[in-house]
Amino acid sequence: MTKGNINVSVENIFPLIKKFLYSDHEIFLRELVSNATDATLKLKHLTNVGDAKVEYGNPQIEVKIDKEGKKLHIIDQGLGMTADEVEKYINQVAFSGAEEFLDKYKDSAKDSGIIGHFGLGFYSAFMVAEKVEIITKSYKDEPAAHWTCDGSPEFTLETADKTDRGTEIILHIAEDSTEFLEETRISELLLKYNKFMPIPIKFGTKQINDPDFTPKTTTDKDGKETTEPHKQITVDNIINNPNPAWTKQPSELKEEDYSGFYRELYPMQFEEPLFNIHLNVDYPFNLTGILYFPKMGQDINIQKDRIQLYQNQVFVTDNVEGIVPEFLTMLRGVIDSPDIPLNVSRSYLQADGAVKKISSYITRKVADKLKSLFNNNREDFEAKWNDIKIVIEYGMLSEEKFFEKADAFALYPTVDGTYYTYEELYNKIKAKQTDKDDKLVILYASNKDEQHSYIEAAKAKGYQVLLLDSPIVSHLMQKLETTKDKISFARVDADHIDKLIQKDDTKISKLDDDQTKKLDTLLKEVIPSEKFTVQLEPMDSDAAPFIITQPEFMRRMKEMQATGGGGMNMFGNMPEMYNLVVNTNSALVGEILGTKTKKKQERLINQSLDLARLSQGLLKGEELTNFIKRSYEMIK
Ligand SMILES: Nc1ncnc2c1ncn2[C@@H]1O[C@H](COP(=O)(O)OP(=O)(O)OP(=O)(O)O)[C@@H](O)[C@H]1O
Repeated sequence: MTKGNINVSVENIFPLIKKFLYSDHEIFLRELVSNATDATLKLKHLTNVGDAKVEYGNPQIEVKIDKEGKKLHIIDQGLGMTADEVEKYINQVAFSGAEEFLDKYKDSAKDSGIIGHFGLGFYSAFMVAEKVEIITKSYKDEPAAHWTCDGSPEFTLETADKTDRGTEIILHIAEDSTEFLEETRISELLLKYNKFMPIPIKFGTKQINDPDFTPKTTTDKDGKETTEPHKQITVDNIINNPNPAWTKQPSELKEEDYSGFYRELYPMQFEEPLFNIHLNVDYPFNLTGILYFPKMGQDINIQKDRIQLYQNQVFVTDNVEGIVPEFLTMLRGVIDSPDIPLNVSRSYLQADGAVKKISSYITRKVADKLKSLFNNNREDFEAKWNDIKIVIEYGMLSEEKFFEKADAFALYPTVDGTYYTYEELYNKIKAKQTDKDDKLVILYASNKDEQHSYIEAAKAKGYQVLLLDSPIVSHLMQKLETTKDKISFARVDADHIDKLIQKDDTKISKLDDDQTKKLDTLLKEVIPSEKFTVQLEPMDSDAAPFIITQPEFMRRMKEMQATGGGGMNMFGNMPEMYNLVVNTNSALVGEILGTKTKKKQERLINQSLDLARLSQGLLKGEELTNFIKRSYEMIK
């Protein structure tokens, strides 16, 4: 037996590391199962190239709890280690690695939350164990070795009588870590970190119906049929899928494989994804993965099931911020890359060249996929538009490259359900909706019901009205106005229709100057100036007599501020401002002027104002009650 001191400069770094890694104790299992996987894959490689003259077979990794003995075993059938290798890899490599890690991350690691992403390897076993044993037999013709260490730098190394190839790690679980002797806890961890690792992992056994057994059905003398119970057999409980969909070639997979994998990733998610994007690149970096577009609707805050990041099929994190462009963090799925540095802080990650390339590759792939979906099945793409538009609009706002590409597939639906690309829209409305200053005015509504009368007024002029209702669309309009030439967006209720798209032909008012003045004074007496700015306009005689509008600029700034727009805080606190447009050519306005008694005039004005408010959805509560009462009085 050999006794010795592990060569570390710090007298006892175990308690230290325990303290630093407090919140991430659970990663020890991922690390040990990863080592077992590596050892198995290394053996596979050696047998493949003919360097190991042994049978590779169908190796498994087993995780076993010995509750009574307070031990946790991780057993593999990999390449194993000779005593010399234990000396070298465990005493020197593993420990110096741990020491280096500590040195580097002592101060920053705890705050930046990166520890979970960075393995400490074998050493992490001491976060939960007071004593660790390794019993290992190399594939080489040498005796097995038994290494023991109790968490101090001292260890013992002796020969063991293990005859089958591979390594068994035995953790003597510490008093404060007995949670790791619970089956449910271990099972939870295996599913979290090792669900897609490439070597089958056995954790206990389970009962299943024997596939070779066909239950017999017998009929008794009364003709009653009875079927014997299915025969049960005990099989290994394999907790992982060693060949997840993303590791396969897209050509090997069918649509149902993709949706099956989605289910595997998110067992609690019952809604089907809208479509998927298979990522597969090996130059200039390695990256595989499958991204799914979930049904998004209007909700930009759903973040339960997130994209999972793997490194060679080992789960690392579901916080992919910095690796995936922000607008795509709303998607689901997996990304697997050995090239993403995990042992660095997030801010560093964003500046890293490889990561930047990965991020722009993903953006490009997503844009290409969207374009091909649009080209191949436009009808289907239109049907899904409402559920994906937030991601696309967000992408257009945040990634310049995506903005350029999105021109080919971003859609602008009308209130009647026709979907245009920008170019199609432009060609469709150019002739009619260009104003006297040669500016193209794109009209839109944000709510078909609330803005119904305004939409109708615009349609009556032969204009197209878009339905733009996503929460960030105001930002997008702002961006489009600055990138496209001579265009502006205006919501249908931002002014009366002749003002929204001003043409050269000036309308003649039916009222002369005197009458106009009289009307103005009269209206200002009755209409509260703090709520409405009165605006007299000669319009079509059959257009509404009173119309309430809300100027585009102010409203849009407020909306942008509400959905997060830097530097526009001043608009958020502004009171709502409305204009009251009075159509001087309408018959009703003529009647108001011609009415003899002041009282009746006021009644007509108030009633008309309330009707205008009603059509903007502004008449509520007591005012609405009074309006209804008054209206009944009138028709009595
Ligand atoms: N189950 C095992 N079978 C064979 N060798 C092992 C096993 N576990 C660990 N080793 C050896 O010990 C070495 C050190 O392991 P450790 O986990 O500390 O570091 P690592 O796996 O090299 O790197 P990482 O920090 O990424 O885990 C490994 O490189 C390997 O050679």
